[in-house]
Amino acid sequence: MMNGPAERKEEASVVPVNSLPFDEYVRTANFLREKTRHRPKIAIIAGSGLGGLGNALEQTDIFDYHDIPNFPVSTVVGHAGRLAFGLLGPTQVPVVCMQGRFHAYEGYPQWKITFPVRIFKLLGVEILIVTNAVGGLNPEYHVGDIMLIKDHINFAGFAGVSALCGVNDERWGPRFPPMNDAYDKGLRALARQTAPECQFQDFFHEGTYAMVGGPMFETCAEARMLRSVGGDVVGMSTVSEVITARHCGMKVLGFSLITNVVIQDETSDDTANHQEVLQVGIHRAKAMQDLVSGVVTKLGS
Ligand SMILES: O=P(O)(O)O[C@@H]1C[C@H](O)[C@@H](CO)O1
Ligand SMILES: Nc1nc2[nH]cnc2c(=O)[nH]1
Repeated sequence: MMNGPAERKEEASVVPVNSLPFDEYVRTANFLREKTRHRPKIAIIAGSGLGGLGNALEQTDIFDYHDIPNFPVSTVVGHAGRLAFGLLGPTQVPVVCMQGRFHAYEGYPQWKITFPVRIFKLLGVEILIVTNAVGGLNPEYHVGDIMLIKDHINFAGFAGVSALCGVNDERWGPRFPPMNDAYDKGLRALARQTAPECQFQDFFHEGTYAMVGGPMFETCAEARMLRSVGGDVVGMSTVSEVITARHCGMKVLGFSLITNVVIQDETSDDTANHQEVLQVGIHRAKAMQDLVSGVVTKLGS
């Protein structure tokens, strides 16, 4: 029998692992709305070494994550831990930019990692642009290249780790959201159009982001496996943010900066390291900034 008293009791005893109460999200959003003059429809999450995007904004209102109620704080080098509201590009489009994101390997539960995305939703954001640093798996990708994210493989999700686990609050979105259209076709077309305008055609790709938990980089066998199942790049973030954004009806665009080539051969003497990731980020920060700014300008006009 469906929904008898025993089943209902079990349902009611499920502990939601995906939330603070809705009202706490509202409290955080109200705090920010009262303190910034900007009303952005576009949010940007800047990945490792890519937070410079936030510094390119004008007329900024900046919040340290420590000072925002309920916000997690950044613990990773290369993630400044600031939320910047301001105007981007020649046409001064209002945006909000996270200079630093949260990762599962920092010890944060999924709902905390994705907390800011729901705050953006409450603030009226309609488009989320995610950027990240990744290791290249596709042999045609080189250090410094940029990949437009076409799709992702959510290895954590396969293991039942998702920001959407727990009781579903329909005010955010449906219990079973589709993900076949996670990365918006129209926005990707706009990005493909923008890349050559920024003279990026020679180091611009479109491919699939494989998400693993980190913080350790891949073994050679893991790297070969990720490549063989269709991963073009591998990273430790982003996917939960994208799923949360899609769940609550935002469109998503994503860019990956290839900061290292993932070693797939045990005879290699090279190793991956975070310093290299940050260095390439600094080197290519301007390119990523121009690309994001170019897309945002088109969206704002
Ligand atoms: O926040 P992102 O995904 O850009 O950071 C990447 C993945 C790890 O956090 C770190 C490894 O160097 O860079
Ligand atoms: N998992 C993973 N994440 C990265 N972020 C930047 N480089 C890498 C990498 O090689 N592997």
